[in-house]
Amino acid sequence: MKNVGSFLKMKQDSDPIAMMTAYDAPAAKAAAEAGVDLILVGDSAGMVVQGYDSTIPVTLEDMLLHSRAARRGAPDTFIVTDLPFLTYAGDFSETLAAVKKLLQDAGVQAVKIEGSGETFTVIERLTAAGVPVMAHLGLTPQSVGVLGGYKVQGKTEQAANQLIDEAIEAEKSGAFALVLECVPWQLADHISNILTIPVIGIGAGHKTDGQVLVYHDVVGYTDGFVPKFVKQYANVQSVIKKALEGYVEDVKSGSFPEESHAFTMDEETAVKLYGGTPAK
Ligand SMILES: Nc1nc(=O)c2c([nH]1)NC[C@@H]1CN(c3ccc(C(=O)N[C@@H](CCC(=O)O)C(=O)O)cc3)CN21
Ligand SMILES: CC(C)C(=O)C(=O)O
Ligand SMILES: [Mg+2]
Repeated sequence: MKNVGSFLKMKQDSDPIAMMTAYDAPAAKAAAEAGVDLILVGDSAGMVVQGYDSTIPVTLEDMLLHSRAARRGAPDTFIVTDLPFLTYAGDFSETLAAVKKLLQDAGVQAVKIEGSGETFTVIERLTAAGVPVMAHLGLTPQSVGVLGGYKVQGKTEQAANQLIDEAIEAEKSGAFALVLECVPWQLADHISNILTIPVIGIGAGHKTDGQVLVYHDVVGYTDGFVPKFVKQYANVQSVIKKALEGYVEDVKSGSFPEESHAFTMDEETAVKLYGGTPAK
């Protein structure tokens, strides 16, 4: 299994890091088999599989369920799990209890936490306790209420400079990698160059040390809005829709199930009990 050292070496070797989210066993298995370097059990699960319109309602129990499932699907892949909203903003012993469950019970390797300021203290304390932590700056979806929507961050000179300071502080706090979300590519390029730790971008252009996308966006398993930074490599939603319509049509018309889908008993028993085999 890869480890935090592998990702640092990939950056040093200019070997791009491919990260993808997964929330269940088959997706994690597919991601691992496709060769992703690490899996993110993201709290985007709340939006893409739980039907919420933000990541705010996602709980630790949800993340544990998704993490355990991903772990079973990809037993040999490095997994990082998002700490959900308000599990790292207050009492540190609560944060420790959450991280303990994720690492010991669900068996993931690391956690990701969003934001700056007090978040850096949390990164420091977790790292000191032996927990690999991934930082997340730029558009931090758990702060959607404060940011006033999902908007590109770091566009002005002042905002860009602040983000640079935060990225440096994230590295100093001991984070092993940084996710940069929805920032101008020039700023992401600059931050990737000045940091030693790998910078993994989403909506941050082509110059970061790695990329992350949401599994459902990559395979086109979403209905509706697709962010500008997403590249859809398939349209699984339309395939699924066709399959489901075909099933309903076949049931309604009587063309499913066919004989090949049915179970039978001995001809002799059938004749004795029911007087022969039905015509179909
Ligand atoms: N399916 C999915 N994909 C994601 O990448 C994702 C989630 N869900 N949920 C959690 C967060 C939220 N994310 C989002 C959601 C919306 C935008 C968005 O509306 N972006 C605008 C930019 C608007 C601007 O120009 O400021 C866009 O047009 O892409 C961006 C990131 C990224 N994450
Ligand atoms: C979009 C990525 C970085 C994330 O945090 C998530 O999927 O929850
Ligand atoms: Mg997230």
